[in-house]
Amino acid sequence: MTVKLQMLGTGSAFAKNYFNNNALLMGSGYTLLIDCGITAPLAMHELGRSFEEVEATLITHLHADHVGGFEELALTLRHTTGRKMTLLLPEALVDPLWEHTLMCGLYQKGIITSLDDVFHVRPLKPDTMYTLSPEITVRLIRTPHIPGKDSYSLMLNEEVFYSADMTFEPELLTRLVRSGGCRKIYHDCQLEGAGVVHTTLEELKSLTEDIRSRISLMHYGDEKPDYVGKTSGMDFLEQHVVYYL
Ligand SMILES: Nc1ccn([C@@H]2O[C@@H]3COP(=O)(O)O[C@H]3[C@H]2O)c(=O)n1
Ligand SMILES: [Zn+2]
Ligand SMILES: [Zn+2]
Repeated sequence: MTVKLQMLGTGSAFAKNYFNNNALLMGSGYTLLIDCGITAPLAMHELGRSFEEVEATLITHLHADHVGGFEELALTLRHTTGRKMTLLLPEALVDPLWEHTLMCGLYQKGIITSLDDVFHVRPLKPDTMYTLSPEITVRLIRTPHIPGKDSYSLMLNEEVFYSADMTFEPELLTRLVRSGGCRKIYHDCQLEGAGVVHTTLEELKSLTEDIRSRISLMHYGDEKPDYVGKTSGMDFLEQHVVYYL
């Protein structure tokens, strides 16, 4: 079976017409949820999907549009089947996820006192390939987003680059394509204004055609319809559509 990608959402953090930029990666008998933002529970509901169908979740970084749905995910599973979700995350984010993001909402004295009480935690090292299922491998690549904030893009099956939120890294993208065997790039994209913490459309348009032709844009704002046909050949990833990886 070919691996498929379905975006729960393709929106930027504050988009209102699109759900948060989270994805389902589906192989035979294995579904991975990539990031679980504030809107992920509602997006799953609208797709008629349940977190019960997800084997594992993977976190790129600790912003609410990427991790804000984990409290609901954990408590929903706890109060239904009692199953602990497998949580794959960069090792550097394990303590901050609990201490800065989830402890406040999940803590129950003597019952839930650590991440391990609600998840099967599997810390991942960057630059290391992990086999998640017979059809899916993942490798974390640390990429810049906000100073002092760890953020990790993904190399899927060693041929598809899935960006976390990141600032422009033309050398990385060029290297991945020309010598890293990368045939597809899913990239976050800020359509308007200065990039600062994201890569802008103008920056991506400055890449050479051999790189641009592999790029699909995601994590965009509500102004996206105004930019269709104005992206120098890069297409927009659409939420809820199923793509072959
Ligand atoms: N220094 C910062 C930090 C954050 N932000 C905005 O907050 C959002 C958090 O989620 P995101 O998807 O990383 O996008 C960030 C910026 O919109 C920003 O614009 N500048
Ligand atoms: Zn984001
Ligand atoms: Zn972010």
